[in-house]
Amino acid sequence: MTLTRRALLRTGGAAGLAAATAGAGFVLGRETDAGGGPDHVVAFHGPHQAGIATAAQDRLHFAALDVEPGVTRADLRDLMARWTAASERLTRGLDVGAGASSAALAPPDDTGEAVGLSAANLTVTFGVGPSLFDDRFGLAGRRPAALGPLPALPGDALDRSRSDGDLCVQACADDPQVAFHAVRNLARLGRGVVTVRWSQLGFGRTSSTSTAQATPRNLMGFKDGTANVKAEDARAMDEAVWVGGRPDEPAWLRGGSYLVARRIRMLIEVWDRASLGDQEQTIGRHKRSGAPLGASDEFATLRPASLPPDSHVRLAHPDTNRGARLLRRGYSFTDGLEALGQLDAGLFFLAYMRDPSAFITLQNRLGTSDKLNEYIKHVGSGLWAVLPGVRPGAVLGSALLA
Ligand SMILES: C=CC1=C(C)c2cc3[nH]c(cc4nc(cc5[nH]c(cc1n2)c(C)c5CCC(=O)O)C(CCC(=O)O)=C4C)c(C)c3C=C
Ligand SMILES: [Fe+2]
Repeated sequence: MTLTRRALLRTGGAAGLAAATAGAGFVLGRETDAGGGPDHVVAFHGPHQAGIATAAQDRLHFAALDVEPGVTRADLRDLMARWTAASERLTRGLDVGAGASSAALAPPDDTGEAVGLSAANLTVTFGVGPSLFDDRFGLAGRRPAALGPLPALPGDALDRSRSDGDLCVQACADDPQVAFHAVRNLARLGRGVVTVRWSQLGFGRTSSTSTAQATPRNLMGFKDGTANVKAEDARAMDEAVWVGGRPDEPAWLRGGSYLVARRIRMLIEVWDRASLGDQEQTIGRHKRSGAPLGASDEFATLRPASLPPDSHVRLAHPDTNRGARLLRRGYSFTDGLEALGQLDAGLFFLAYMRDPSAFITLQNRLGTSDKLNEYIKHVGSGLWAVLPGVRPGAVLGSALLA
């Protein structure tokens, strides 16, 4: 039996916990392989952080955070220790610290809205932004050459209040309240050290990261993620996603990755007036099947030269971009209506890569020539180095912050 929040409730809180764990065969949150198991727990520990190669869940809560004035590198190390311990518990379906009923005369350690919910395959993934390597923490000498602010890119219409951040945390789960709860409690643990700069909720994954997953659809109604880098392709993961041992790759980041986030608004009212033929010519794939234009199987080999020159997949294909590949892990979002009464909805594009130059190469091409630009607007942006994973007992980011 695995003790999730629900099981803990059934067994009657702390007393039940002691009784239950005393019995043979009981474990606190059985850890499973990348896809999560019957108990909906994705392993937190490992050479890479979970939430990259692990199967993409359905919901997202993403936050970018800034470090408060006066904070020291030692304070950051303490925060990472608190975040590591809390994340390890949250991903097993347990409350933070002593829980949601920890003390009658003080605010409880945990905010409580996930009590009774399963771990829901929660993953929490942490990154550090270029601004963390300024003169505040003595980290300038450790900044990887690849971790600068993203250059201005064609088509940028960026809102700076929805861009960048010293740190980021990506929480993904199959229950929106579990993802929300994770970020809320991590931000709470960081009070006095960090503040949330901006955040984004996402519903509905827009890519598959495993061959075992069906390809989902984005808000334009197209299958998205068909040609994604998948976790089963170990060679592609090593070549295109994980930071390795090249001389320009710092040791503290080995086993980590880089994350680009782009809040991309879809001009949905315009898209909805385009004919099916126009929509398919824009993407370069058929809408219903997801197959390349002219084919009927979603996974048929895509021949870029046979597609319209300004179609999205032709321009995004590795053959058009000196082999550049990304692991896409984005989510659909909606935040109601914008000032002019149009839907504020689209794709919260998240992509992991071994080198940010892969995204820069792609977006320079797409931003200049993609027919999809008639229907989208990049309004938020960020780049972070995503820390390597940790062994049990170790603290995330300790090699960087030592
Ligand atoms: C800079 C990288 C990319 C951005 C930004 C981007 C935005 C974006 N994409 C879609 C919809 C689809 N994209 C598809 C494929 C695809 N997209 C990128 C990169 C970016 N997309 C790549 C590398 C690829 C794969 C190309 C290939 O190798 O064939 C597809 C087709 C299905 C699939 O393979 O995933 C769709 C659909 C939207 C709507 C969007 C911005 C809102
Ligand atoms: Fe795309």
